[in-house]
Amino acid sequence: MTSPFDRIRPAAVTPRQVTDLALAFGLAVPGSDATVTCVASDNRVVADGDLFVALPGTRAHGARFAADAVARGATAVLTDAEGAALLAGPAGDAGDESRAGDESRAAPGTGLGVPVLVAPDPRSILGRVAAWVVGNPADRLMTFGVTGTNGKTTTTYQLAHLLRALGWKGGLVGTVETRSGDRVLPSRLTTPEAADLQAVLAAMLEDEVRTLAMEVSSHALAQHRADGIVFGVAGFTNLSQDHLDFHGDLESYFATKKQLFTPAHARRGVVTADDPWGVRLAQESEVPVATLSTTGTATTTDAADWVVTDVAPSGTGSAFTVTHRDGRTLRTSTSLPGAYNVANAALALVMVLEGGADVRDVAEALDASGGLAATVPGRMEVVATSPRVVVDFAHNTEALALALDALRPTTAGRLAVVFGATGDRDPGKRPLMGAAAVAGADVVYVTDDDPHDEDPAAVRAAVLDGARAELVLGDRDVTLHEVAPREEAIRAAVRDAAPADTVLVAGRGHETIQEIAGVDHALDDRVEARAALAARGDAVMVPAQVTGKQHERTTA
Ligand SMILES: CC(=O)N[C@H]1[C@@H](OP(=O)(O)OP(=O)(O)OC[C@H]2O[C@@H](n3ccc(=O)[nH]c3=O)[C@H](O)[C@@H]2O)O[C@H](CO)[C@@H](O)[C@@H]1O[C@H](C)C(=O)N[C@@H](C)C(=O)N[C@H](CCC(=O)O)C(=O)O
Ligand SMILES: Nc1ncnc2c1ncn2[C@@H]1O[C@H](COP(=O)(O)OP(=O)(O)OP(=O)(O)O)[C@@H](O)[C@H]1O
Repeated sequence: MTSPFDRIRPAAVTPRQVTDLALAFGLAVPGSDATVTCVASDNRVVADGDLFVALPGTRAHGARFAADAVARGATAVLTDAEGAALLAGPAGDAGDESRAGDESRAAPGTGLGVPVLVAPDPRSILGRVAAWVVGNPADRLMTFGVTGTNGKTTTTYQLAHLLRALGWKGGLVGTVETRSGDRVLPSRLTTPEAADLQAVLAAMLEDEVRTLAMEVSSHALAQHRADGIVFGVAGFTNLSQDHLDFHGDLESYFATKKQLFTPAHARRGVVTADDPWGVRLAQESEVPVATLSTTGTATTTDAADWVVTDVAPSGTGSAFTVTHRDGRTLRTSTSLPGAYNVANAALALVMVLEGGADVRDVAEALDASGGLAATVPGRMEVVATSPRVVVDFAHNTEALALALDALRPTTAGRLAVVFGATGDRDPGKRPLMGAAAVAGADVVYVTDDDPHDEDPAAVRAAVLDGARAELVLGDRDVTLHEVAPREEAIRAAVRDAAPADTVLVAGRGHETIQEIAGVDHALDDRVEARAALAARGDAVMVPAQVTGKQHERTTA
């Protein structure tokens, strides 16, 4: 059983002098012979020899936890003026602003018993500091970073699959899990905090990992979490409205994503130019980029460096051809359904080719490994083939519509969907999701997602409003059910499905915790679906994937 504060860290790192660290980053030298071997920005993960970086936050200042960090073995602290003032106050937490004073000087004696470095904005140097302490591990890895609104996780798994097929031991960092060779840890964030990230990269070198496939979220770019890595190849999937609570507007969201395509973050890039944001990113990128067109849109296809053509059904997914304007070409397939999964697979493929891999080697590796055949936890994850039951992370209107579209061509019988909307977030999307479900499925089960602090019945009612409106407008024969709790809805959908039907359980993907009124409940759609399938007695199931986040079924 893992705890949220477990982390993958290097076993042996050469100690670095705190004095050298101060000199390297232009900070006041503390007059101490202390050394550090790794960095932590949360006291709960501190181990012996760590530099504890005390950051200001929205809920607390990290300096409040410095004493505990030292008790756990931290040998130095880096903080800002506010943190230094907190440390200099009575009992180490007085917060006397007047003592923060000159930011370029080391903090006065704090009673912590370890040197305290002070920087004006420690978050902005944390990535580079953490990298420096553990020996800049990213410089010794072949690194691929993926950003975009949708498709980061899937593309990253396809990258990892292809790199492994090429014979390179790989590491992976993203929403679902972090992998260093055989070590796997469930993720809390899509892109970890800089200190945790650099610790993982250093561990990867110890595990003889050669390549890194990593998701880079917009939050991470805004908060400098990926500083200290210059990706060999950065990739862009797409951009649509999301996270505006954090970024303010779409333009700022785009500007943040664009930072990945600057020399501080990447040497070169591959940009999927299927949407106008991709076209613009290719024009405004500060590093050389190759463009990729996957949808055959005339405006982008003519101008793109790489083009996807000849998409055809293949098994559960699609076969497709990728061709460069210089004539290099390769035909392969992805086992994941839907046009957007061709885009994700093609991006992964082109990133590896732009990273310098030979097209013949890649073709050979793909032939030997069944194409871009990564299975991605909770992304179009097939739990059973008869009836077909698929668990997907689609949790907004666009993704839900695309997921249903993707499954329709390979569904011989009826297509059912089980989904809900999240409480406390974006109420505007609830009726839209209801309408998208009725427009795309034949049987719709409206249920709960994460209600958070809202009344789940009220959230379902808003979804049902949109679903009923679409029922009236549309001319298809759709059956609409409201079933709660979610486990019961999954049970009903699986029980009522005919062998040729498909049941899409959408919205929670790999997640294993459902939050209701501040209480976490164990809930894994895959585990619930398996139990319901077993109860039927006639289902053809697919063996469970082992992922770090799965748990035993605890609900009735
Ligand atoms: C907006 C945002 O990103 N906030 C992150 C930020 O929180 P914060 O500034 O409020 O920090 P805080 O809780 O006040 O704590 C301040 C400092 O004290 C430390 N601390 C705090 C408590 C304690 O007991 N001990 C301790 O040392 C914290 O580690 C932190 O360094 O720093 C925290 C510590 O690392 C993060 O957990 C937190 O992520 C929150 C939970 C979050 O939900 N982030 C999401 C929005 C996010 O980053 N998402 C993207 C993916 C988006 C996508 O879907 O594409 C991601 O990369 O995951
Ligand atoms: N290229 C794409 N375009 C549009 N939708 C996509 C694309 N790839 C995946 N999706 C949809 O988005 C959902 C999330 O996919 P994935 O986890 O790969 O993206 P992500 O960028 O990592 O998202 P998140 O940050 O929310 O984890 C999938 O379950 C699927 O429904």
